[in-house]
Amino acid sequence: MAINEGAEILSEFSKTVDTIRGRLPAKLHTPLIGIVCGSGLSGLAASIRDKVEIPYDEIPGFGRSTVAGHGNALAFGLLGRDGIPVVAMLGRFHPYEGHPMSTVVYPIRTFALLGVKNIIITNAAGSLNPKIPVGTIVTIQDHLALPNLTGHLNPLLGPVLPAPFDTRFQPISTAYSFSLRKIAFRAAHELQFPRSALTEGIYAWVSGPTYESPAEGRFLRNQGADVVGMSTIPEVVAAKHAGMEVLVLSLVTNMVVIPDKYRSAREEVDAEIAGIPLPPVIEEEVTHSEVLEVGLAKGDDMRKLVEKIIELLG
Ligand SMILES: O=P(O)(O)O[C@H]1O[C@H](CO)[C@@H](O)[C@H]1O
Ligand code: HPA
Repeated sequence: MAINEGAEILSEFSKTVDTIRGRLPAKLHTPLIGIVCGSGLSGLAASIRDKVEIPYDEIPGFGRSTVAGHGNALAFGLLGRDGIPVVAMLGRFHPYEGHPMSTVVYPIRTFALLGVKNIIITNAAGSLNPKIPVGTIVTIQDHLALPNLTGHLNPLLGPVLPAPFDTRFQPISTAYSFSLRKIAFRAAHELQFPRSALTEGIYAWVSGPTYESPAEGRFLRNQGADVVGMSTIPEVVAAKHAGMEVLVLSLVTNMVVIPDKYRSAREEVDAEIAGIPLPPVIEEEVTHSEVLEVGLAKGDDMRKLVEKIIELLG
């Protein structure tokens, strides 16, 4: 590995930043807040004013999202009463699409170099906790990242990047900003959301693109996770490494752990032989369309929450 590889990577980013700023009026050159829209949640950017959208394929270094419910542009503009400059990713890159980790986190590093200080990362997630139903928004307080621990998908693998990026051995014990998490709950209170609409919990990151088997869901639940998804954590790690304050909001779109979900083939055959009538069993499978439908139905709550958080931050 060349000794100056990190510096070379940084010079690629300066092309990206120059291209972006070349497309924006001066008042949008330095967004203070970054937003990442999860599956079905690109409506979060709906109330951005004086909006300028830049397609990903016109930005050097950016990939292209191939997932339904993800747009392919950055939206810059002003949000909230005080007109705070923001930038939103209308869709994200997931490792399961085949993107290298450097591409997955490229927009996050670009945000940092543009001046973003606070980032609000959203996603759609499955619930592992029977007490957290579909439609709940979860403020993430910590994570369980099996792909990071096994060493294959940590976004910090590779050369050390020069400043403003942090060291190689990045602590992430404080990655989920406590003050931003408090602001999220204050915002929900001001919006008069019912108490159950926003809760807190732990996100388990899996690589996907398969959804979890029931046993995998129970495994993650037994390890203390509340929701599960296939994104977000690489972005959190890269954002923390770039010095940003991070808030993650997960929208629960489906239940993964459903108690008593297992059918026993042996018991059913025994019952049939004994002539005991059995109740009909409906076997359920989660689909991405269902995930997107919940995003559509509840996306407006998420949008209001994000806007109120930004207002309180300003
Ligand atoms: O995390 P986001 O991008 O919101 O999307 C979630 O929805 C998809 C599965 O339906 C997966 O990509 C999962 O991570
Ligand atoms: N598992 C993983 N990712 C997801 C899910 C799920 O059940 N729902 C939405 N994203």
